Amino acid sequence: MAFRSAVITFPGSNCDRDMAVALEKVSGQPCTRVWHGDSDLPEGLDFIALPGGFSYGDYLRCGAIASRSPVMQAVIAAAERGVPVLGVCNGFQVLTESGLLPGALLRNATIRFVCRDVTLTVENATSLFTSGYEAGQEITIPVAHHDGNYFADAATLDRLEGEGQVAFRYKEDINGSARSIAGVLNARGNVLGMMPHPERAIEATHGGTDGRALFESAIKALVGA
Ligand SMILES: NC(=O)CC[C@H](N)C(=O)O
Repeated sequence: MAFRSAVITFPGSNCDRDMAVALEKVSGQPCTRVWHGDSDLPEGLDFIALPGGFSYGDYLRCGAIASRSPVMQAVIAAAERGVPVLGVCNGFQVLTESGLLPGALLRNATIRFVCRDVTLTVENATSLFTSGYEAGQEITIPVAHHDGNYFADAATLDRLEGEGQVAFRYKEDINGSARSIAGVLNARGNVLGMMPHPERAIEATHGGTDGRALFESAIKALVGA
């Protein structure tokens, strides 16, 4: 069955091509590229990805200006209809700035850009993005960011943990994130934001393939194995 995915490109995105290639390699189907200034998305999308990068040069706050792009109205409407939306790194920042996910991404506690492989623990292995992993599984995925320090108030953090909305945690503290949170789901489970880059870990030449199961999970959930 067809898997219709789209990747949004903002001015300053730099992982949009990698994300499209990952979706195409894992699904075997073409991925549509959508410009931020478009008001409409292609009809009948199964999956929308907001990529990493430095949209609008990270001015104001990372993801803040991109979240006001014309296309984001269509992305928000699609998410509200239940279409899966994945935001990676700058894409995660756009999701929190859009209100599609709770919390905010603050400057790393070290005040340094962190660019390295990190070990994550899979906290929720039942979502459409994570069903290909085991709960508690440790996976290695690269990070590259300066504003990855996840913040939310204590009540929100308790709710996220209680409702299984924490998808991934860092095994060690790399950026000061509250409760070591690396990836968050919305309450409905169709929106995932994460700072690590699964699209940079889908084939052996990347140095690891632990990101592949995320795309496989979503494709399997949406169109079958
Ligand atoms: N790789 C990325 O998407 C980086 C996001 C953002 N520019 C930051 O540094 O936090």
